[in-house]
Amino acid sequence: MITVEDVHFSYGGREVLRGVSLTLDQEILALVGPNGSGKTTLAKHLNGLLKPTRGRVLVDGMDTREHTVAELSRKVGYVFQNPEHMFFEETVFKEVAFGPKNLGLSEAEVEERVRWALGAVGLGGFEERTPYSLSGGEKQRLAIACVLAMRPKYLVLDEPTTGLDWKAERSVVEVIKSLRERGHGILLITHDMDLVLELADRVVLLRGGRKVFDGPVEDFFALNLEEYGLEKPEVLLLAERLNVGFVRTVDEIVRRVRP
Ligand SMILES: Nc1ncnc2c1ncn2[C@@H]1O[C@H](COP(=O)(O)OP(=O)(O)OP(=O)(O)O)[C@@H](O)[C@H]1O
Repeated sequence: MITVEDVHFSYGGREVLRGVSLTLDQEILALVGPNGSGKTTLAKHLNGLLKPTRGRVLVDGMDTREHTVAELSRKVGYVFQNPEHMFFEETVFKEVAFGPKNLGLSEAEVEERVRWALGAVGLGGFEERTPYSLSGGEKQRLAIACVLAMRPKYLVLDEPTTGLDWKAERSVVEVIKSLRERGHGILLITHDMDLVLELADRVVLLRGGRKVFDGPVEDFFALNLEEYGLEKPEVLLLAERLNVGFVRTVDEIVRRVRP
């Protein structure tokens, strides 16, 4: 489990996290909130990229202040927004192999991990392509594969579907679902409320560096979201009109109105 305990953080003299606590277990936790509310800053605390000015973060009991990013990255993989800036190898294979090689694994083990990670994100057969030649959705999946090859227990995904077309978004969503099924804990940063509805088990809402909500996805969508500048998914507006209770999909609505 990852435990964030009363974390404060300042850039220069400006405090942008003001006492945030949360836990992440084997689940999809959506981290939402307006621009500038501190989501990315908080997420960077999970693998030690940032260390709290006050409070602490424990990753399976390891205090992030006492461990390097390299050590913590074995447990917590971080997929950045706009991952194309991350790629520097000539081929997809080498790109994914980079992390496991640095772990000092044998060539056979590295190869096994690369094949597994590329398969997991549906990029088997792309090994010899240049990362730059991939489409936006393929780049996003390559970034996830690079992190998966390190076999981290937890993953932070920062806006993983932003800018993707429908088909590319669907394949990234399927990857995220399969990661949860494999028992990973996932922190998903997103502004997309449809994605939250589809994927999240739990939601944490930040505003002005403070946590203003932490609970099951159903309770989150019962909030007055407009107050936080967030829009309720249409599926839920329709479910409310039809008085069928909380649903995640149109199919569920149909089943409830026509039993
Ligand atoms: N490197 C930095 N130096 C100084 N201030 C920063 C830095 N990074 C972020 N900030 C500030 O910290 C606050 C929180 O930023 P952060 O990126 O964590 O918010 P966010 O919720 O992820 O926003 P968004 O939804 O726009 O991605 C913002 O006011 C931002 O301007």
